[in-house]
Amino acid sequence: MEEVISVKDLCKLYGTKKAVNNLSFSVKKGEIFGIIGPNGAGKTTTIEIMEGLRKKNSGEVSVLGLNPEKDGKELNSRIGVQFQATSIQKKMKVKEALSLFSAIYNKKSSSDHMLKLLGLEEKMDTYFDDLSGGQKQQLTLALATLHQPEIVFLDEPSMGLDPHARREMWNIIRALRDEGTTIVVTTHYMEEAEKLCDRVAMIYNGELRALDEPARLVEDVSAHYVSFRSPDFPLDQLHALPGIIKVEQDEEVDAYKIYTENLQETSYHLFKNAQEGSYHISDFKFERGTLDDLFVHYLEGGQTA
Ligand SMILES: Nc1ncnc2c1ncn2[C@@H]1O[C@H](COP(=O)(O)OP(=O)(O)OP(=O)(O)O)[C@@H](O)[C@H]1O
Repeated sequence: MEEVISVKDLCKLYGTKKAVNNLSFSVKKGEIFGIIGPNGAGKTTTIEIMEGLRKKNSGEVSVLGLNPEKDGKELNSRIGVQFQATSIQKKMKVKEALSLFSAIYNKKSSSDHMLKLLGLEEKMDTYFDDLSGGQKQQLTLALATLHQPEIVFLDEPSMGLDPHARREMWNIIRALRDEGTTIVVTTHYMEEAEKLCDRVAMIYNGELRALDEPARLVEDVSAHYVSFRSPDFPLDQLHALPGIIKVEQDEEVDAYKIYTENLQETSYHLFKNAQEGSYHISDFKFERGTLDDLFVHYLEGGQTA
């Protein structure tokens, strides 16, 4: 698939602090590419360098074949950047914001389709301040995409939204992707990365820790486990089960999570031991790992991609 963004050995220093450290990745045309990581990982710095809003110290960044530091004018007409809702005046009506941004982009508004998609048509005369949190985010997304950009950059697009509004936002972003737009999105919600993104780059301390499709990342660390409750299963026997990687215990509720290389074999021996020792097991479940588990795994392990 065609590559629309290439980042190679990117470094950014603030004073002596390395906010981005030798970061390399590429983004393919038409994908939703997530940049994930905890607070302070370097997500915003990275996205702002790609947008041409911040200067790098070293490395190479190419966006649509352009250099964001030198080709800002052409780049701005081909990319969309979602501004923070706080940058819009409270007493500006939806239609005024739309016509202002249309004028900035020098395009007769091609917004009808987008407004329909966003359900903002009935809100044209509403003041920005009177929109709900979800509608405000939707409007900033509409403003970022008025000029039908080839790539849209979204920095924490569902920050502060309730689960319903967040899902609506995901649907809109997916619809944009399905129309051929490439989306680069930062998030620290692992669920968002897992459900929304086609591929994710996980960064920590400015360094790349993992890069792949979310499902493959989760597969790779074999972050699979079984959970159950037992008031009397001996802990030393749990640790001795074949294939066991890690045992987590919540003593207050007699709950266990056991991580294993082989779910089936470990579970077989768990039940066999329970039968032989007359131990009691309830609420047994096979669980699939999530990006949250992966996150902890990488941060604890400190592996690099
Ligand atoms: N203008 C600045 N001057 C000095 N340090 C900065 C500046 N901007 C960011 N930093 C620092 O650089 C590091 C990376 O910040 P950045 O905002 O890129 O991270 P982030 O992953 O987007 O974090 P968050 O999720 O909290 O927004 C942090 O340690 C931050 O404190």
